[in-house]
Amino acid sequence: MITLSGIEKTFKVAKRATGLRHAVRSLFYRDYTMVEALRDISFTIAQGEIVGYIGPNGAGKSTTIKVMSGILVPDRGDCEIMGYTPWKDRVAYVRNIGVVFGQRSQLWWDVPVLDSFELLRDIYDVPQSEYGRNLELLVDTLDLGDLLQTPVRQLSLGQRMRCEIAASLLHGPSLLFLDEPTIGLDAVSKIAVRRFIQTINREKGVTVILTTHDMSDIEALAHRVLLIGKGRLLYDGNLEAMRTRFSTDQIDEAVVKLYEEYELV
Ligand SMILES: Nc1ncnc2c1ncn2[C@@H]1O[C@H](COP(=O)(O)OP(=O)(O)OP(=O)(O)O)[C@@H](O)[C@H]1O
Repeated sequence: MITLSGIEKTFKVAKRATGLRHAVRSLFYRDYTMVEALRDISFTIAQGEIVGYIGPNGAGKSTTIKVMSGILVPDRGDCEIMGYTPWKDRVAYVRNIGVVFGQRSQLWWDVPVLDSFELLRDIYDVPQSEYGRNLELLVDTLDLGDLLQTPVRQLSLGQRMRCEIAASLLHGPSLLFLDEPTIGLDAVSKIAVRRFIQTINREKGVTVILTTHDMSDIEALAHRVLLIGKGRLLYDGNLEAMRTRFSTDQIDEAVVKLYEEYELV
């Protein structure tokens, strides 16, 4: 379903000058540094998998998700997802994917949740009957009944996250990118979100790529993890193999050992 091969992305970042002399100089001369966010990233993911995409801060996780969702164009490499090149066939491609960035909202802040959902239905051009079926299922399984008429700005973080996840699935995508979907959630909301991810994967066969720093999310959901550090893919395998390799039951500990092995901490 997903094939990435040799994906590279470098950002050119202007250096910030400190001190008056340097600040004045920077008006005329700009110094840049190059940040190699992704270096030769290659992997394949089969339909129906739940894959945990993990790595320390600044490792390149969000950049990969942005490339795979068509938001960013890589400098080099190929990416084929369901027969599309995400950044080339963006309009057709996005009908097949759902994206949730835990730190950003795709809902309109001041209007009731249901109005945002209907706007998304129009944007994705979802037929009314399909929209009705999807909405009913999402309201039921994510327990959104009481939230639909509430403006987004009045929702708690956990309530908003459930609405964000519903919003990403209204058009019935078969691939879901979740970038830190449980960030800041309490235990009850976290478990509700996890159960929902398991349900849509099991019952609808939705493939899920999950980025998180919460190893208990990974343990609960992902059979396979991809570990990225400093833009390179360092590990691709299942959690059991990772535990055995580092002789620990604690997945957090295994991750730290892996980081140490690659001198990432
Ligand atoms: N638009 C951008 N412009 C310049 N540099 C960027 C940009 N986006 C990301 N970077 C840099 O690329 C590197 C990878 O960033 P990315 O956001 O992909 O990391 P991440 O693994 O998602 O990190 P975190 O866990 O902290 O969210 C970082 O060094 C970051 O500063």
